[in-house]
Amino acid sequence: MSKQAPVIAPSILSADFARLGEDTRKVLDAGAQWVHFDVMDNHYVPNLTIGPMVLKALRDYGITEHIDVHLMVKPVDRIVPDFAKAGARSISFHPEASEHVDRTIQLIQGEGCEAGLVFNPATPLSWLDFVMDKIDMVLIMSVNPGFGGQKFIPSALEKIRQVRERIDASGRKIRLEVDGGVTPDNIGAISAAGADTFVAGSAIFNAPDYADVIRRMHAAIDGK
Ligand SMILES: O=C(CO)[C@@H](O)[C@H](O)COP(=O)(O)O
Ligand SMILES: [Fe+2]
Repeated sequence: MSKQAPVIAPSILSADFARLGEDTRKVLDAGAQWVHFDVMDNHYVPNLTIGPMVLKALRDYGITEHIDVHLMVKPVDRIVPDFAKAGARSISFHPEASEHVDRTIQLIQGEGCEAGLVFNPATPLSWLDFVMDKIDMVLIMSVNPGFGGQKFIPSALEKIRQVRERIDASGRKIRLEVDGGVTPDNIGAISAAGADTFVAGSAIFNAPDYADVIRRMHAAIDGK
């Protein structure tokens, strides 16, 4: 199974929180496919962000596109149903933050969402060994989780290549998402390494013209 159709998922961690609905609409209208929703708990990671009520508010505002929830919380399981009910389409979690990884995957899928497993820069890919037949997405962190605006860690490229091989060998339809320090300058190399789903926060929301930066990202993904 080869790569899925490319998706750009702006991380709304870098959006204008005072006008979140409006800014989210704007970035989708500018050509983004998904919304990446970073949930931080000041426990698993040293920052505190947004929860299911904010996701529901975006749905109520009229955002109907795919909302991709990235849980940086510990414990994981008790908050999963709340995000599903609020309108999440995919929910990814860090295996170190779950007591029972297989059970958490089943919980997410049982709630009607796609399940993703997230790998910090130093987390080994062996967590994939017995769940390749179940997961819908692998998310490779190219920064340490907790903050937007950090620099891409180059060793992530080799990790992406290894995950691409494992996905292709599985024969299953599994997305390979990359998160952290993604810019129009490095997204071509990230795509060439095997990623098909690209999270970008500061590179998009700090740009004066969202459509222009998303267009340049898609061109670089296509090797132009
Ligand atoms: O999950 C995280 C950080 O923990 C990310 O989703 C960041 O929010 C991406 O922001 P940039 O690195 O693109 O600014
Ligand atoms: Fe994220």
